[in-house]
Amino acid sequence: MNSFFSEYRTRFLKLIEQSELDAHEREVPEFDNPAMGTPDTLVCVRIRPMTDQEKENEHIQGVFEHAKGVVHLYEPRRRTNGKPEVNNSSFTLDEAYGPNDSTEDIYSNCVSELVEWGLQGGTGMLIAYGQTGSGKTFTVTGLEILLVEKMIEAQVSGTKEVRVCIFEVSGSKVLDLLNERNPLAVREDAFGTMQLNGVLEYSPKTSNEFFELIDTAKTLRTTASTTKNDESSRSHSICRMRIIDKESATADEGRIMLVDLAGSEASADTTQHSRERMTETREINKSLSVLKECISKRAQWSIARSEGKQKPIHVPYRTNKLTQVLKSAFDVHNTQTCKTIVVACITPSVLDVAHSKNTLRYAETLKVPIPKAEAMPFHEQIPITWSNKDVHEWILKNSGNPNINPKLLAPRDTGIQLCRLDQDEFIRRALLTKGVEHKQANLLYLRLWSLHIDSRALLNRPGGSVEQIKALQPKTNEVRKKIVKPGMFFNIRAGEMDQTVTCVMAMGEEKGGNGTWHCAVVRMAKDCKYSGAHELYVAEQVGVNVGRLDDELTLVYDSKTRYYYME
Ligand SMILES: Nc1ncnc2c1ncn2[C@@H]1O[C@H](COP(=O)(O)OP(=O)(O)OP(=O)(O)O)[C@@H](O)[C@H]1O
Repeated sequence: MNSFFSEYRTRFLKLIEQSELDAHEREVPEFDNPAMGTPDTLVCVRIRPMTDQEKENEHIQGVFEHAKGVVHLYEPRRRTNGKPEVNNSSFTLDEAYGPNDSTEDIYSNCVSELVEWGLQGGTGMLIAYGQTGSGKTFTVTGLEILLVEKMIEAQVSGTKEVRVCIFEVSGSKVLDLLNERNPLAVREDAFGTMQLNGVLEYSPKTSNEFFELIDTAKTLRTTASTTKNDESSRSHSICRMRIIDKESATADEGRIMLVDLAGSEASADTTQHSRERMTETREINKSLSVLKECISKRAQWSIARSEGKQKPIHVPYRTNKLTQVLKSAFDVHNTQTCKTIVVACITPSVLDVAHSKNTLRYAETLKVPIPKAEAMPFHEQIPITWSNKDVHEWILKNSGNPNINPKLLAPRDTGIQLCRLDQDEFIRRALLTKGVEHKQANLLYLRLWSLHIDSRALLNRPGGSVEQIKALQPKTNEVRKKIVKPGMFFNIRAGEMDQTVTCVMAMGEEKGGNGTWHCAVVRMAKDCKYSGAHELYVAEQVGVNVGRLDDELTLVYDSKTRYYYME
């Protein structure tokens, strides 16, 4: 094609100019972008400017960005009669950046959000994908510099601490780029989080300290020559920042991951290289394909879920190191919300259009909604399903005498957060309650842990699925709905109402069938000479969901004293 292109260069230039003019005329100024509407995933395309070498070789521009994330591509072709023609195609992503758009434009339009997201305890991920030499490293490094400035600013003025590690995934190896390419083991912890065992994390205090880390990592990254780019990166590089709230051990840890994927070379580009190099390319393409498969499985799962189906879908993230370390972005069991930005990098040259189309096709498949994980339904045997209120109730029931004050042990902690506390911190907090001894505090810690371990066995996997937990519910709300009848008395869960309320009497179900019952409260009779006497406050009614009504009680009305008594 190169000699054919050179022969008809001027003709191709004219054909493309004319097609672009027509495209602009056809363009409707305001139209709905079909790619919009998935706030958790944003897929952009960036077309880099021509390099000096491309200009020297008189390449012509065959890729153009249009409004609303549209990209037009023109591919030179030879007709059967030997004449030149261009094949038009277009793709629509969320945003399209052209050769004149700067990295600052991309940062301010979309990436700056990731900083806020990370600072508030979410997970933000930026992925640069594309053919070798398409500008991935240029884009990620530029965004990294802008992002770092903001991070350091937030760290200096607030209570946050940023911990950074940079590593590369090269075939089946994960190597620490801040520690002489030390090999790292990837392990899944009890919560299903992928941990990098042995990784060195730094807490840079200034932007310059941060940039030094980025430079160190850059020089250590595996590079080897390719036909496309002399400085080509042959590994996936990941910069992970953990944002920790120094004042609250229990606040969710924020995470930002910047992923510079290895070039997606086609086999044609590798024909001049060694067997080792070809194997490396195959490995890279395999990992990119598993990444795509994981994301597409996640999409299938999300579609099935939105349709109310509970089809089990296997996301094959374990098959590859890259997908293992990026698991949180497409894991259907992730309880933390995640925002993902994908920048598909392409070159402007008409001779690379076939590659660019592959990149854009790949980008389109990544454009899937990543819904927030459904809240886990409460189960008393599964600590990771407990709300802060449930945690308090469990502490009161299980901490012995004197009761450990739940507000001191778990001020805002959910069950997951309580399980995450290490033993020393758990005991330190428990000992804040006067009269509590080390042995008692330790016993409660062990009790929580044995429950947590048993619940993992119950669920057959670290986090379990919402469906699995629902299936384990001893009494579903549907069953309860049948049990509850007006006039029945029920215990209510501790912490649900003020402590003077002994129990409630079901009065009637709210309209709409959402399982909420109007209940009148029952209290011990005040200043009353009859022991065990209770009063029913019919005028004081509360809405209680059937799931929150505990065991049924029998209260008998005594017409002589005009009080209720428990049987
Ligand atoms: N937006 C841009 N503006 C100016 N120059 C750019 C831009 N994007 C890329 N370049 C230049 O293009 C060349 C290739 O870019 P880069 O090394 O980032 O590609 P890459 O996709 O990371 O390649 P590889 O996969 O081989 O690592 C570099 O010389 C880079 O400086």
